[in-house]
Amino acid sequence: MCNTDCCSNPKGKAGTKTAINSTNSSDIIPTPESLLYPYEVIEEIADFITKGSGMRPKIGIICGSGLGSLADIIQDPKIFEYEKIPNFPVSTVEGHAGRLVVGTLEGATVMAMQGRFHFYEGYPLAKCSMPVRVMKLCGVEYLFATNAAGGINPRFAVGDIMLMHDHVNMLGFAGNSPLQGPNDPRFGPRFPALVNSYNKDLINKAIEIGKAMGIESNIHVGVYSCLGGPNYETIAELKALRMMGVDAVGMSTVHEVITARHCDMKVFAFSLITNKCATEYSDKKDDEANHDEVMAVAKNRQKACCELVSRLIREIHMASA
Ligand SMILES: O=P(O)(O)O[C@@H]1C[C@H](O)[C@@H](CO)O1
Ligand SMILES: Nc1nc2[nH]cnc2c(=O)[nH]1
Repeated sequence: MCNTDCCSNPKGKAGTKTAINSTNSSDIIPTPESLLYPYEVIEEIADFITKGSGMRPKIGIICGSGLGSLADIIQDPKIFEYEKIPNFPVSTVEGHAGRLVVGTLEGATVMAMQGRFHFYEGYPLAKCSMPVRVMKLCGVEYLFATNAAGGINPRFAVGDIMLMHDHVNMLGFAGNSPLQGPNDPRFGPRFPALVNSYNKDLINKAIEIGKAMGIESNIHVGVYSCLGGPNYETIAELKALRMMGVDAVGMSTVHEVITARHCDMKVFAFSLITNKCATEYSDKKDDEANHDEVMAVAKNRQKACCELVSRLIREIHMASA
């Protein structure tokens, strides 16, 4: 005798037409995160930040692993420790400080997450990308998402920057999405389109900026994929990703971009290539990715990343002034 709801609930009798076609709200199992972060809660967090900072930022930045210095260059910063923001999760990963920095950069009002939330920390995807909705309700129009990633494209070298022009959502292939659960149309539509997610004008401007900085040979345009982590990939997985057209692999960003596009933000994203992924079997210990190396490379390249971001923000600001 089965005691589960599907059998004991007469409305949900398995195999009946009623069960299959029913749209009764009692048949919907809301994910816990969609209950935790309804519109009103996101609005409360956004109010806390806009009132506390006295600003309505236009650009949101998410700092990748070891790239926290992107927030250190913000002028007149108002700093909000995550643990002091109501209903905010805490950062648990080394290289992710856990604070929100609001201020100005190149004349534009910005807010930066110095520390993001990852699926492997045990947070559901909607919670990982909840701050993107907070940004939206704070007034943010542009999302700049950055990450540290392993380079699968053999042309990529450690320290290169890959401007994301598309992604392969491996967690989505497995049936997981930050948009799962009831949709609130105040954020966006039930079925958002994701072609053209990465703003072409911003990619082109970043390429021009790379040229002006003299680093054009270190700048690529490519496809990122997010896996669940926290383990790095096997050779067979890396080979499979390469065959799918993936150029760089990481453990973040995709769900943030989906959430940003759902609420109609313009997105610019890049990966700092912190390690080269082996796609052939060998005994070399060098082939093994590790977080210390990821952090060290990010620290080495933070100046270039900061300059790229600052110059791009200046262009956005000048164009809207
Ligand atoms: O937050 P990001 O995506 O930059 O961090 C990457 C993925 C893991 O968190 C970590 C692995 O070294 O770096
Ligand atoms: N999944 C994944 N994430 C990374 N972050 C930095 N390097 C890597 C990598 O090689 N794989």
